[in-house]
Amino acid sequence: MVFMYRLVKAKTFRLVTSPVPVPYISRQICSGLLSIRKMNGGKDSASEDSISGRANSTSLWGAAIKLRPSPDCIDRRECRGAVETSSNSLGVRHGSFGKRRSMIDLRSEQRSGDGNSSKFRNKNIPARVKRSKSGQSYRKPDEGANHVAPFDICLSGSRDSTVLKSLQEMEENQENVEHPIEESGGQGVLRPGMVLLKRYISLGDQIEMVKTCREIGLGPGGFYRPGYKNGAKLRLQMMCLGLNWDPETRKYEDQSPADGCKPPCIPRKFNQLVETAIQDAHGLLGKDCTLSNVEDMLPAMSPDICIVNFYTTTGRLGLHQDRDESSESLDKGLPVVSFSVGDSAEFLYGDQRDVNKADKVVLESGDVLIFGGKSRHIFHGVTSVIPDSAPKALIEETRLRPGRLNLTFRQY
Ligand SMILES: O=C(O)CCC(=O)C(=O)O
Ligand SMILES: [Fe+2]
Repeated sequence: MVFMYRLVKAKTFRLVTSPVPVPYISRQICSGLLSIRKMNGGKDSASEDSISGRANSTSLWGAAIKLRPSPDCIDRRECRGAVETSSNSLGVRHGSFGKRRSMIDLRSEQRSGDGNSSKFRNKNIPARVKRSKSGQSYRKPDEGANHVAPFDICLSGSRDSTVLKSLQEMEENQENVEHPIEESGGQGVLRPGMVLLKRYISLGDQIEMVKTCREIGLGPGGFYRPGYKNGAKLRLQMMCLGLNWDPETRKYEDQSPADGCKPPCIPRKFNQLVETAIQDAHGLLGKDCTLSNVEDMLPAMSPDICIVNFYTTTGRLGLHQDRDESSESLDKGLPVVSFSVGDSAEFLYGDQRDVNKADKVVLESGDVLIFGGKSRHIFHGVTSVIPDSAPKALIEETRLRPGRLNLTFRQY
């Protein structure tokens, strides 16, 4: 209110053009980090009230309109606690998640860059999250807080469309397109309750997934580099959908520690793909005649959490257990479902936190790994990302940075 009052009282304002992307502006608006630069006798004098945005000069009322919570934030408030997101509200096109297609074209072209700054927001900012009457959370701006733009999982700049074949052509040219899952190598039941579906996600769906994660990741509650309690930073960028998981507290919350915004919702099509993958895993398990009920081995679940990690080529994740979900979920052995997109990674898993005793599997772009039931508490981690191993067509279509995108779905 005070801010709006100042807006109305001020005589002239100018919106300052900013090079940061619009989703970042939404994030800033959501975070309450608004500033209006007041014109003073033709000279700009920076003040605590300034709006910086990509918009060019506009009227006071234009500025006031910008002060409303972004549509993303409104959706987030409305879908809080639910797993249905409005992909339309995000302006995101979705393809047909759920098709089983093979994508084995390996990328040979070296991509550059190892990510932008990771000093993103977070722990320098005292948690002064407030809630408006409408229930929308926002963070009160703190003077001197070091805010940087969210991490962009894709490289900027336009791609050369003449180099690209149409997506249809690319898929037609792949080997093993539409092969049944049971025929491809390296997959199957890795141990009781742990199933690997190789190249399960179609190239088209991988592309849509990258684009969707990129778009959401640039907005409120988007990608940031989290830290542990001891101050060390994780070697990845993270964004949480549905509920936020904070590695520092090891708790789930309904707001991101990075910017105080509610976590974005999980796109419905992601959840559909998770459910289809679990059904197909049951299909594999069902081939074992000794199993009377595959759900005993691998229970079904409806995800309400998705942790999206992006590893640059130097990224990794130490051996750990996923055990911060509810005791009910853990006791039932509700599975973690993991999607890999981009560069391949070496994934370790075992019964102990000991890399020497762990088994290893390479997770490639399009692979889905499911671990539940007796494997729900396995130690697991990522030891390395294999450079230049992502499907070339995926990189050409999305300009995904060198590295790996991983989405893990859980039910709290
Ligand atoms: O990146 C992966 O494959 C694993 C990620 C993971 O274990 C986690 O987010 O808890
Ligand atoms: Fe994990």
